[in-house]
Amino acid sequence: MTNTQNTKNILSIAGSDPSGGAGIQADLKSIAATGGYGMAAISALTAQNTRGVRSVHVPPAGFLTEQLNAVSEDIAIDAIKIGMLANAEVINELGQWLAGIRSAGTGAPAVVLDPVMVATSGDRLLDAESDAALRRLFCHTDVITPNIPELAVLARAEMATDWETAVVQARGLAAEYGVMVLAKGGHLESASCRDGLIDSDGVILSVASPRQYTPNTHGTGCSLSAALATCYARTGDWGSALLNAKSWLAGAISRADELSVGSGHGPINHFASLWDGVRPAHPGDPMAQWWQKIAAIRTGIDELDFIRALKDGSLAREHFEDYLGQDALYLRTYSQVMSRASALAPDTESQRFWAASASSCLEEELALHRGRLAERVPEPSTTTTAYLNHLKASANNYPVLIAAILPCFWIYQDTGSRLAAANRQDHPYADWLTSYSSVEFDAATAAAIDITRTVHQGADESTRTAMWRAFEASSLHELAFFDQTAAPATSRDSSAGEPVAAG
Ligand SMILES: Nc1ncnc2c1ncn2[C@@H]1O[C@H](COP(=O)(O)OP(=O)(O)OP(=O)(O)O)[C@@H](O)[C@H]1O
Ligand SMILES: Cc1ncc(COP(=O)(O)O)c(N)n1
Repeated sequence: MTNTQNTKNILSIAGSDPSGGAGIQADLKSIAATGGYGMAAISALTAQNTRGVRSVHVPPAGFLTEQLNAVSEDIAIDAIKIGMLANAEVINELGQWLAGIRSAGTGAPAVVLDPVMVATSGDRLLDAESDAALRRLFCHTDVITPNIPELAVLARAEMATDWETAVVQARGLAAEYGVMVLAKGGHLESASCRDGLIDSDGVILSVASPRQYTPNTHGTGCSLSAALATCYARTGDWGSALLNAKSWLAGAISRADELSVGSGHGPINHFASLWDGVRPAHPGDPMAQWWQKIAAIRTGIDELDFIRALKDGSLAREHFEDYLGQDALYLRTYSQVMSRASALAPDTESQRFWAASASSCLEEELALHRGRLAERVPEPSTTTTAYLNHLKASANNYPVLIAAILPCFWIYQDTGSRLAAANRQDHPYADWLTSYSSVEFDAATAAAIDITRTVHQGADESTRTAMWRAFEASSLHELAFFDQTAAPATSRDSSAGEPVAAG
């Protein structure tokens, strides 16, 4: 059966975690969060919570096949994610079903296998005698996603303590079984968490995100593999799928502590970015109200030809460079007004935040622009000048100044998260899209909102009104700024962007 629609149907074959953080529950959330329609066939039931697994019940293996047949005889499956399998009988039953469905050739679903052996809590989820059966399943899969301990078991080696060793083990495994291996660095002791897609020739693509220091990482492996299957079904490219899945996962882990689920290893925040758009952080939160009041401006930005063309990669290179030139000019003054905010800030924390933001704005952003623009910085347009004049006019009043500064953070972060979701390995502006969707930028935006909220709370009514006006005016300037570059669709210049996070 073939799916002729644009929406993709993703089947999770995994165990149930009633606390909702791992297993099919995590898979369904991850599939939905990354844009797929989720289905689930349950291989085992666990009684577990964030503190550990109490017991496991495995229904008769034949009943898994009944579930799988019921789904596949009615619904076109675009990709499959496999998680906990409990024992060899279940694995063998699944192997037979997979062999049948994969023999269909064209239109056969892609398969991502997360070889779940031991839970974060240390409890076994696959019995010790099932090793050989699990290995026999590899020939029915496209990608396997072992963590560092699982990789060592499968590679029959000592546990890797560095990334290079993990790559060697993954490469050996890929050669032995003719599959791609997604090696995951979550269990290494490095400051960043690197994951790499590896085949028998070596690393196809690797991507890193900053390590989050949180106990709430229950189900990260389940979530990543389900997101990878979904993103592959949507893009048809494993490299793009990894970039998109990892970018989404990094955001979900960075926002895990906003949930309050259990006292052990809590879940990640699968829908954090969706919830930002649909509900205020606190009912009556003035920042959420401001955000709501500029909804039409935000929609206007999303619908601009420039944004659409930037998103799908059809933006002409000269128009992209026009935009970068104006942006470089803008950022130079934007950095100055943030330094001014630092000078006016009433407390050390805010002073530090604005100074650090001014500095990284100058260093990182201008370096990116100058590298691409090769020092060709143009004259400011009237649109850019108008925006900068508005910022400078606010520079004597701290509350009004930070309200004027905020939209550049917030709108860029929000727009950037959607642009990043459309990113793919061969996107001509891939590195640009990636740079505006980082965990660090998300955190800086959240901090800028928090500072502005606190100042707003302590302000009198007329200052609050002036703050809102400054925020709204900057939001309109943002719209005009994005709209100033003409953006008719052209042929794609795929040499324009460097690959993201390769190697
Ligand atoms: N503390 C962290 N901060 C950021 N990313 C992390 C962190 N821990 C894990 N990751 C990421 O989460 C994904 C899962 O990695 P990990 O190596 O932990 O797999 P796992 O052990 O199978 O996961 P699980 O915790 O579900 O068992 C990878 O993309 C990894 O880079
Ligand atoms: C049903 C089920 N599947 C997978 C895991 C692994 O997830 P984690 O390693 O995060 O505990 C789990 N705990 N439960």
